[in-house]
Amino acid sequence: MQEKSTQDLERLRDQIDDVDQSLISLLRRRMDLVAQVGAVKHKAGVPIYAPQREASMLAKRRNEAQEVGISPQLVEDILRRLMRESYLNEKDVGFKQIKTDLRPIVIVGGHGQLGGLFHQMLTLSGYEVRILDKHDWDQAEAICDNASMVIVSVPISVTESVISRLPTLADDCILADLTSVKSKPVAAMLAAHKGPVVGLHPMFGPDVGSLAKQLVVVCHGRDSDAYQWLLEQIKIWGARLAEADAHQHDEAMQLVQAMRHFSSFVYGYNLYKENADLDVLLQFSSPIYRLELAMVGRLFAQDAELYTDIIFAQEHSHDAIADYLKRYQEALKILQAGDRDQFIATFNEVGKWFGDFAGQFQRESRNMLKSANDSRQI
Ligand SMILES: NC(=O)c1ccc[n+]([C@@H]2O[C@H](COP(=O)([O-])OP(=O)(O)OC[C@H]3O[C@@H](n4cnc5c(N)ncnc54)[C@H](O)[C@@H]3O)[C@@H](O)[C@H]2O)c1
Ligand SMILES: O=C(O)C(=O)C[C@]1(C(=O)O)C=C[C@@H](O)C=C1
Repeated sequence: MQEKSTQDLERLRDQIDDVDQSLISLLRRRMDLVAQVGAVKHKAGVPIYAPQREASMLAKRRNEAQEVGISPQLVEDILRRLMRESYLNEKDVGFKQIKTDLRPIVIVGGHGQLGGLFHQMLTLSGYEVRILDKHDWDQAEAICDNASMVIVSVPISVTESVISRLPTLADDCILADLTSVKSKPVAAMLAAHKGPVVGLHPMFGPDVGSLAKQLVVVCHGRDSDAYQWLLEQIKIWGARLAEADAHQHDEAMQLVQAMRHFSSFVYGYNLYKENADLDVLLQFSSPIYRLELAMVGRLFAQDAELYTDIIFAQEHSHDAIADYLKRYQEALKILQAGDRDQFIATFNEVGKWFGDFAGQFQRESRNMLKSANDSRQI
């Protein structure tokens, strides 16, 4: 490069550095304001996640961006990322305690991943939490003594036996669980305890950082008035609640979880059997393939027992998976027959069935793919 061009470039880069530094100062200012919002919300018991405020703020900022020739999507992306940071920071000041006159809460399996997260959230909300983990059964009576709520968060395979092993709880004690399947645990809780019972399925892992926008499925067991405060508390943490009948939940989970994880498992198993060179695959991968590898690879970074239990716990999951295999074979047959027209006809039929969702999913995935590409190092 000519010397003049080098100097011009350096001068411009210095100015960009100045702008970026100003952005950092502005971000610091924004975060300080958000921390103050967090403190006000904590006092007032307002949920961390404010969807209406977000929608109106985003709409205004998008318009303002357009007026000065900046892509509205760019501004929306930046603001959404900043708001994600806000949820994390607002969490640190704690949460309003919805029920102030509560006796201690016991988390069975509280040293585990999800039990640990609920321990943290309940403690941040001012509750007294005790843990009953696998080596504490000789003190179970004392730990559960006077408890106002017992939350079971143990591996799926031992959940029912753990519930049946619990000491007799006070009639007004709430018995809840966080298990990924719901029919059997809810039935076991109803059989083991006379008082209020609720099944919860947090649809997220322990690494979410914040519960803002996360989903918790609620399966009512008995005496829902008694645990209404708990649902309110979860909403204060920012999560959304979806009510479902336990059987309906388990049926939906066959497709949402059991089959999803099983497919990822087979995908990874196949890569292993083919002895695929992951470095090479990554080198040649488009963002969508990288994302797919990330989704599959992340399964194998997690607990084998949890995912095995999720797949095995669904009584009818093998039927759903067998149906899937049948469809795979049907599609393979079309491919083996070289029947291009039939393949296209099936493709269009499925596309028509997806309807407007296809477009919606395309838009959503576009952003994910762009960020997958942004985080590429090479
Ligand atoms: N981890 C997730 O992503 C996730 C998401 C949604 C729901 N869940 C559900 O949460 C529950 C716990 O999962 P996790 O991932 O936290 O598991 P985990 O293995 O991290 O924790 C389980 C805890 O239970 C304890 N435990 C085991 N046997 C026990 C016994 N007999 N008595 C008392 N404690 C016992 C373990 O010592 C451990 O502390 C499961 O039912 C799972 O389906 C997990
Ligand atoms: O305005 C609020 O209520 C905030 O908590 C701040 C903020 C933000 O970062 O702008 C964060 C989270 C909310 O969902 C909406 C907005």
